[in-house]
Amino acid sequence: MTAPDNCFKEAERDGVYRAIYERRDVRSQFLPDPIAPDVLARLLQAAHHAPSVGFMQPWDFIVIENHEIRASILALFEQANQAAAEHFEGERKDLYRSLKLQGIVESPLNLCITCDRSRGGPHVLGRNSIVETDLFSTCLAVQNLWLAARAEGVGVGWVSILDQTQLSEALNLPEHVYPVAYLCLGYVSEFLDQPELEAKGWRSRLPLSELVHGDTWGEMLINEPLETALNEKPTFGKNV
Ligand SMILES: Cc1cc2c(cc1C)N(C[C@H](O)[C@H](O)[C@H](O)COP(=O)(O)O)c1[nH]c(=O)[nH]c(=O)c1N2
Repeated sequence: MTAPDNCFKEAERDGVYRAIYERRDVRSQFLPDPIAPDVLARLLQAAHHAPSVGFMQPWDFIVIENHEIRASILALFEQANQAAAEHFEGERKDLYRSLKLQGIVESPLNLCITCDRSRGGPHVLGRNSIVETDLFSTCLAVQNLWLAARAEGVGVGWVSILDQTQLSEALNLPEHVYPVAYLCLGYVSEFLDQPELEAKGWRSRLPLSELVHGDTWGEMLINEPLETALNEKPTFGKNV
């Protein structure tokens, strides 16, 4: 089948897939160089153009440059991370402890993307049955920013090893505002070829063909051409 007229040109398509495959969660490779305001504005615009339930646009963006606030968030991380390590034992615990899981003070900028759960009033189109759709929408804003950042050569790291109540207090969030993503942003020495957790032996990418089901959960896919295609490596980016 030929591609429709409204599809992207090949180089443009490659660019989209390249951003997807070469986006990385960054924590160890941050450089201190500041992100220029026009670049940061483009990233925030990309986030603001994410889809959202009922066009709710529930996000706000807290740009955190203040060193004292960042030091206090790092202290929250250290506390939560120590507790998290206790869930593992033996070699797994040692490996967990050796992982670097944040770049809060090394990165030049932190950004908290929040979800205002009251935005748009009590009846947001599309949100009456599944109330979490506001949170899902905010996650899409995060991903838009993450992909745009990769295209700009800016690394992003998501830090979720934080107590949500303490984080909300540290950032002065009102009751109805949920801190969805605490992110570290900055230029990087390199983007790794594969997820850092994979490189460090924590966990590998699962085979996609095992995750695609036919008709209902757990059923084999009976579409053989699709199954064959799923087993092929992606043909854009670094294929990892
Ligand atoms: C919701 C959520 C929360 C977190 C993450 C991601 C997401 C989506 N990730 C990053 C995560 O470890 C990473 O995405 C995977 O390991 C895959 O690697 P790449 O993102 O492909 O490089 C992450 N990484 C980290 O070092 N500390 C963290 O607290 C978190 N938290």
